[in-house]
Amino acid sequence: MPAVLSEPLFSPAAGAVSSALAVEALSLSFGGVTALSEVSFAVAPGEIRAVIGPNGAGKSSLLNVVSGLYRPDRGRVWLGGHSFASVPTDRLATLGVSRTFQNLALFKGLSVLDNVAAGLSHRLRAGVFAQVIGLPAARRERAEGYARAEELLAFLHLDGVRDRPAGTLPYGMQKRVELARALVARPRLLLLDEPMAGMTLTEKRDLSGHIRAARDDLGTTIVLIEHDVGVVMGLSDRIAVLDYGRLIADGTPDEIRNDPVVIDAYLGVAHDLEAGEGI
Ligand SMILES: Nc1ncnc2c1ncn2[C@@H]1O[C@H](COP(=O)(O)OP(=O)(O)OP(=O)(O)O)[C@@H](O)[C@H]1O
Repeated sequence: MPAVLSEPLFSPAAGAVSSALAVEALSLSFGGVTALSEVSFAVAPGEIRAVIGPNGAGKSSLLNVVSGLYRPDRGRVWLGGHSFASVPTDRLATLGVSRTFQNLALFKGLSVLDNVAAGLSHRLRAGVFAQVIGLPAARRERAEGYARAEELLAFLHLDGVRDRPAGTLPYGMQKRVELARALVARPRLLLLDEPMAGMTLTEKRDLSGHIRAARDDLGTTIVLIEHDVGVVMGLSDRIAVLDYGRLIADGTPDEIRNDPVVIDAYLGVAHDLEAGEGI
């Protein structure tokens, strides 16, 4: 079981304790390949933070370390004031963290409502047996869960399709159902792995609006990996840029857009980006 330190044994990255998320000197390699090298940055509560970088830069590795799927070789992850050498995946929900994956992971044959309610399954206090035989406490818990799922459906304008099998919806809407499922437990921190991949421009605009609403109306801090720089520039408060596993920049969209190191490593010539604020 990884140690949870309530008081730091060393000087943490600036603001780590009060951050929604901070990573401190994270390093990770696979054999001879360096995926992350001394990566440190902090995400303030209520921020929308993008992590960008070329293919193989270490974005997924970072998300996997933060959500406990990978254990870093060195460094620490700070979540809600607790610091971890290795994040305990089984406690993510308790720590107020939720994540989505790049590939759709819905129960395609189940209704949209059931899919969203499934985002609360870890919270059921009554055991599976009590759920199955329908004891009163289990029934009440289930009803509360479904009421919350309905609220989320209304919030994300999915109430019109609540009874449809999730697999029959257009792709963009399925991604919105995933967002609803990730939000139903009201996480403090939501990690999104390439949420817009494979979407049309209209679908990207829609999902950007819903992500922004989650931050504005539910107060969720959001960290997303995204390849579409236009989406990132329009949606994020701050952007962290990785290249070959190193953090090469961390700033506002304007700062990133004009950073010569970022332009060199990732963005290409500066004027390519000038239209990149649309979404
Ligand atoms: N499980 C793994 N086993 C071996 N090497 C890995 C593993 N995961 C990542 N890597 C390597 O670590 C480096 C960083 O990969 P990572 O997937 O984190 O980058 P990325 O920025 O997410 O790339 P992409 O944009 O293509 O998804 C790459 O060289 C990759 O090949």
